[in-house]
Amino acid sequence: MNQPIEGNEEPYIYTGTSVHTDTFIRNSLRSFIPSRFSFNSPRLFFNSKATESTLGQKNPKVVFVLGGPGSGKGTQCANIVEHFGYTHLSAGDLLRAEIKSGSENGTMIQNMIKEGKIVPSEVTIKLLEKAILEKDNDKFLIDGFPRNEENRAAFEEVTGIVPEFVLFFDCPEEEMEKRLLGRNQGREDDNIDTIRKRFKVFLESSLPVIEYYNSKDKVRKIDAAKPVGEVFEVVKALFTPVDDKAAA
Ligand SMILES: Nc1ncnc2c1ncn2[C@@H]1O[C@H](COP(=O)(O)OP(=O)(O)O)[C@@H](O)[C@H]1O
Ligand SMILES: O=c1ccn([C@@H]2O[C@H](COP(=O)(O)OP(=O)(O)O)[C@@H](O)[C@H]2O)c(=O)[nH]1
Repeated sequence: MNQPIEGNEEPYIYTGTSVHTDTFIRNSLRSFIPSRFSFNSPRLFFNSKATESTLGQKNPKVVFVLGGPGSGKGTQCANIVEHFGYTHLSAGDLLRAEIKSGSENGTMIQNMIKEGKIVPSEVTIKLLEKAILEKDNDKFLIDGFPRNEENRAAFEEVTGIVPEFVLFFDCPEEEMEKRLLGRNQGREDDNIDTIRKRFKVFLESSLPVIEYYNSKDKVRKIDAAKPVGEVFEVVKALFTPVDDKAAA
C-alpha cells in the first residue's frame, strides 16, 4: 500500500483519495490535459476553475452593478448594503482613492478619468482583489465594473469569480445628464464635455458586457428613471430570498 507506482517520482500532494487512486487519476489525465498545466499543482485539476485564483481560499458571492454614468448605481448600492449586508466596492471610488494616495499610477488614472476613458484592467482588478481580501465578508456588490469586455474576461480569468447576477440600471441619457450635472461631489469628470465622452464609452464598450451577461441569463434590468424609493422596491425584490417572499 501507498508505494509510488514505478516511473512516477512526482511528490504526492493531493489528499483526496489513496495514493494508487490518485496516481491512476493523474496518469489517466496526463494524456489529455494541456501541457501548460503543471502536475506539480494538483489544485489546478481538482479545482473546477481553469486557473488558480488570486483570492486564495476566498470564494465570494459577487453581484455586478452596471448602468450608465448617473444611472443611480452608487445610490442603490448604499440601500442594498443597509438591507442585505453586502460590502459595496465602487471601482470608480477605488480608482479615485488610488489617485489621492499618491500612488505611481495616480497621474495616469487621473488623466483617464478626466477623459472618461477606461483605466487598464490590471490596475482596477488589483484594487478590487485587494479590497475583497481586506473585507471580512463573502458578499460583494461590484459597482461600475466590468466596463468593457477585456475588464470582464480578465477579472474572470484572474479571480475565477463568475457573478451571481448583474443588476443593470437602465436610464435615458437626458435623465443621467441632469443627475450628473446636479451631483455636486466636486468630481472632475462631471462636466458636460467629459459626460458626453462617458456616455459614448458606455454605449460602445460597457453595453456589450451587459449583452454578454444577458446571453447567459444573468441580467436583471431595472427602470432606473423612477424615483430612488421606487427603484429600490424593485431592487429589494431581487435580493429577497424566495422563502422570505413566500412568508411575507
Ligand atoms: N432614482 C433617482 N432619481 C433622481 N436622482 C437620483 C436617483 N438615483 C440617484 N440620483 C442622484 O443622481 C446622482 C447620480 O447618482 P449616483 O448614484 O451617484 O449614480 P452612479 O453611481 O450610477 O454614477 C446623485 O446625485 C444621486 O443623488
Ligand atoms: O472599472 C472602472 C470604473 C471606473 N473607471 C473610470 O472612472 C470613471 C468614473 O466611474 P464611476 O463608476 O465612479 O462613475 P460613473 O461614470 O458611473 O458615474 C469612469 O468614467 C472611468 O474613467 C474605470 O476606468 N474603470
